[in-house]
Amino acid sequence: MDRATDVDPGEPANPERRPDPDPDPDRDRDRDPGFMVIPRAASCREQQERLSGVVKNVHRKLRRKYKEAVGDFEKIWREHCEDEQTLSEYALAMKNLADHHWANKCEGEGRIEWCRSVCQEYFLDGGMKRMLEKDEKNARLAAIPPAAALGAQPSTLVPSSASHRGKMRLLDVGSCFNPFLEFDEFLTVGIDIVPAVESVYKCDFLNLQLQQPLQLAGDAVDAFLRHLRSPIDALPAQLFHVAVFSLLLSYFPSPYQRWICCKKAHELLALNGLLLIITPDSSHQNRHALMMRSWRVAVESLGFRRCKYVKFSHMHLLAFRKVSLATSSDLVSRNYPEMLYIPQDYNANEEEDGGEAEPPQARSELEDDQLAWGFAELPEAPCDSDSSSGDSQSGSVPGFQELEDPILLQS
Ligand SMILES: C[S@@+](CC[C@H](N)C(=O)[O-])C[C@H]1O[C@@H](n2cnc3c(N)ncnc32)[C@H](O)[C@@H]1O
Repeated sequence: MDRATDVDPGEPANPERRPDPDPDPDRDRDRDPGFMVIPRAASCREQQERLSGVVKNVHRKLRRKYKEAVGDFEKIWREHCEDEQTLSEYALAMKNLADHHWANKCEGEGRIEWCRSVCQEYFLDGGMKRMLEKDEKNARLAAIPPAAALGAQPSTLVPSSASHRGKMRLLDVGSCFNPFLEFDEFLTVGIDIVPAVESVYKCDFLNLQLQQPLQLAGDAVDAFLRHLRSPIDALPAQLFHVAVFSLLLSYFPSPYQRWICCKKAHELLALNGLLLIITPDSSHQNRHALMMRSWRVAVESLGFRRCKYVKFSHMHLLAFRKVSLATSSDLVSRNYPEMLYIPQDYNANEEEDGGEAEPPQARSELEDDQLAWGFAELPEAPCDSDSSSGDSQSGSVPGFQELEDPILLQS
C-alpha cells in the first residue's frame, strides 16, 4: 500500500508516539499524511507539498499499474475507482489545495477565472458571432474569386443563437470541488469519480453513456439539468454550451483515455459550444510546442477548431469550439489518439527520479509528420486563425522538483 494511504485516520499511524504527555488533538493530524486538516506548525510550503504528494502519488500509481499491466486499462480503472479510501484522500487533498493554497490567484493561476472570461467573451460579448462571420467570409473567399469577394455583403448566415441568452450550461468534468458553482452566469453540472463536495455528481466520464439529444426548449433543458441525480450514468448529446477539462487529461495514464474524453465532450456539446482544456506544465512555453501542436491536431480532428491558447507559468490553457456536428477523425490514416500524449507517458522511471521525460529521441513517422509544422506553435500565434487577443504569460524555467504535475507543487 502507498504511504499516503496506509493510515487509519482513527488511530495515530506510529504507536511510538504514545503515551502523549501533552495531547493536542491536531498534533497527529500534523504528522499523518492521511489527515488533510491544515496543521498549525508546518509551514505553508510543507502542507502544500504534502497535499500535492497525495495527489501525485495517485497519478503515479495509476500510471505504474497501467504500464505493468501492458495496457489492460479497463481492469486497472475498475480497481482504481473501487479504491475509495485512496480516492477520498485524493479528493480532500485537492479541495484543501484549492481552498487554502490556490485561493491566491497566482497560485492556481486563475484557471477558473480564465475559463469564465473566455466564456464571457465568446458567448456574451459577441466572440462567437465574430468567429462565425469570419468563417463565413473565409468560406466565401475560398469559393469565389477574390475580386468578387471584395464587394461581398455582410454575413446573413450567422444564426441568431450566436448571441447567447439565459445561463451558459457548463459541464465541469473532474470537477472535484465544484469551482464554477458560485458563478451566476453558468448552470453548472460538476461531475467526478469521487466528488469532494456534495454538489458534484458522481460520474465516471470515461464510461458515461450518451443518449439522443433532447428535443426540448431551452427552459426545459435547464430544468432537466437542475433535476439530475447522482450517480450519473448517461446524458443526452448536445446538451452543454461549455465543457471544462481542468487538470483532467493528465490524470489518465494513456492518450487513448484522453481521446475518449475529448470525443465525448464533442458529442455532449451543442454546435458552436466550447471545450476548455487546462493541462499542467511548468516548462517554458516553447518547450512543449510540438506536444501542444499535436494536441491541437488531435482535438481538431474531432470536429473542433482551436480559438484560444494561452501559456501560464505552470499550465497550458486551450479553448476549442465545436465547428461541426460530425466527427471528422480518420483513424486509419493517422493515429489521432496517440497525439494526445504527455511527457509522463514516456517516463519509465518517474518513481525513482520524480522528474519529467521527453518522448523518445528517435522520431516516429507521426512525429516527423508533425515536426514540419510544429515549431510555429506558440500561444496566440498568428497561424491560429481564430485567435482573439488575450494575455499570454511566458513561463519561468522550473526547478527540477517542479517538473511533474507542477501545478501541484508550486508555492
Ligand atoms: C487534478 S484534479 C482537478 C480538479 C479540478 N478540476 C481543478 O482544476 O482543480 C482531477 C480530477 O479529475 C477526476 N477524474 C479523474 N478521472 C475521472 C473520470 N473518468 N470521470 C470524472 N472525473 C474524473 C479526479 O477524481 C479529480 O478530482
